[in-house]
Amino acid sequence: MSEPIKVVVTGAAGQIAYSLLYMIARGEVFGKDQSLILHLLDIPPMVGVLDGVCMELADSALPLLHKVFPTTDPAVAFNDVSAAFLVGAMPRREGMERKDLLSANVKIFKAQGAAINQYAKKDVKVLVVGNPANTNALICSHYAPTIPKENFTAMTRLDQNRAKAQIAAKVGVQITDVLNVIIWGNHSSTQFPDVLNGNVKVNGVEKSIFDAVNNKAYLQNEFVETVQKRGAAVISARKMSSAMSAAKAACDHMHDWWNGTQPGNYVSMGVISDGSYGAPKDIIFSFPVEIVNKKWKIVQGLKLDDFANSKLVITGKELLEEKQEAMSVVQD
Ligand SMILES: NC(=O)C1=CN([C@@H]2O[C@H](COP(=O)(O)OP(=O)(O)OC[C@H]3O[C@@H](n4cnc5c(N)ncnc54)[C@H](O)[C@@H]3O)[C@@H](O)[C@H]2O)C=CC1
Ligand SMILES: O=C(O)CCC(=O)C(=O)O
Repeated sequence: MSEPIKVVVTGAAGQIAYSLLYMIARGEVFGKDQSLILHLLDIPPMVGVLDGVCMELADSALPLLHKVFPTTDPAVAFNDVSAAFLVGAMPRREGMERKDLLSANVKIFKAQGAAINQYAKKDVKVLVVGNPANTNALICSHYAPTIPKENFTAMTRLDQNRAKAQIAAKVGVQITDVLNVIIWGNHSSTQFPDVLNGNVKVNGVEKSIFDAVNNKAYLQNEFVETVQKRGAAVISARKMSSAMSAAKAACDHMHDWWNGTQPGNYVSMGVISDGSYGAPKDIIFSFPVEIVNKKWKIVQGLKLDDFANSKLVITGKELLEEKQEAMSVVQD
C-alpha cells in the first residue's frame, strides 16, 4: 500500500459528492493500492449534512481511507492536496442555461483558485465539475498563477459518456465497443459531440461509426441535440440535475489523467486551448486528448468536415463571451 495522498472534494455535502466520495474511497480513481486522506469542503450551513456524510464514510469501512477531514475553511481543504474535485457550486434548475449560473458560481472559483495557489501541491490536478465548468476552470487557473495552466481541466466526460451510450444503443453494441467519440468546446448546449473519427466494433469487426450508423441526418441532428440537451432532460425528469452519472464521469476523467490512456484511445477534457483545430486560444475548450505520465496532449491531425468546423466556431464563440462576462464579474 502506497503512502496516502490528499484529495479534496468541494461541495462534499451535495448530491454529486454523495456518489463521488464512495467511488474515490473505493479506489476506483487512484487505484486499489493507493491509500487516501479525503478533505471535504462545503459551506457553513451544510456542516450538519457534512457530518452525516462523514459518518457514512466511516460506516462504509473502506480499507483505503486513512482519514477524513470535513471543513468549511479553504485553507484546510486545499492544504497539500494532490488532486482536487471542484464540485461545489449552484446547480441550474429547469428552464435555465448553465451560463445563467455564471455570476454566482464564478466567484467561488476565484476564491478557490487563490486557495489552491497558496496551499495545494504545485503539481495538483484540478478537475472542475461545477457549472459553467469550462469558464469556472479558466477563472480558477487565472487566480492560481503559480500552478501550470495544464493542471486545470473541466469535465466534459459526462457528455462523452452520454454520446457513447447513444451510439451503442443505436448500433446495438456494448458501451465498450464504441471508441473515440469526441466532445468539442463548451459543456453547454453548444458543445459538439462528434463521431467522425470514432469507431465501433460490430461482431468483432471495427468500422467507422459513420458507416455503422449509416444515417448522416441522425448523426448531424438528433444525435447531436440529444447529447447537447441530455442534462436538461435529466433535470426535467428528476427535478434535480445528473448526479450519479456526473460522479462516474468525474472518476473516469481523474482516473485517466492519473493513470493514462490506452494507445490510440482518446478521451475528451476541457483544457487550456493552444488554438488547435482553430479553437480560440486561452479558453478552456474540450478537445480529444491522450495522456501519458499524468500529462495530457491534444490529439492532432483528426479530420473535421465543414459541418464540424461550423460547430466548433459556435461553441468557441460562446466560450469567449463567457470568459469576457466572467472576467467582468470577478473584477467587480
Ligand atoms: N460538468 C458536468 O458535467 C456537470 C456539472 N454539474 C454541476 O456540478 C455542480 C454541483 O452539482 P450538485 O452536486 O448536484 O449540486 P448540489 O446543490 O447538490 O451540491 C452542491 C454543493 O456545493 C456546496 N457549495 C456551494 N458553494 C460552495 C463553496 N463556495 N465551497 C464549497 N462548497 C460549496 C453546496 O452547499 C452544496 O452542498 C453544479 O454546478 C452542477 O450544475 C452537474 C452535473 C454534471
Ligand atoms: O445540465 C445541468 O446544468 C445539470 C448538470 C450538468 O451539467 C449535466 O447534467 O450535464
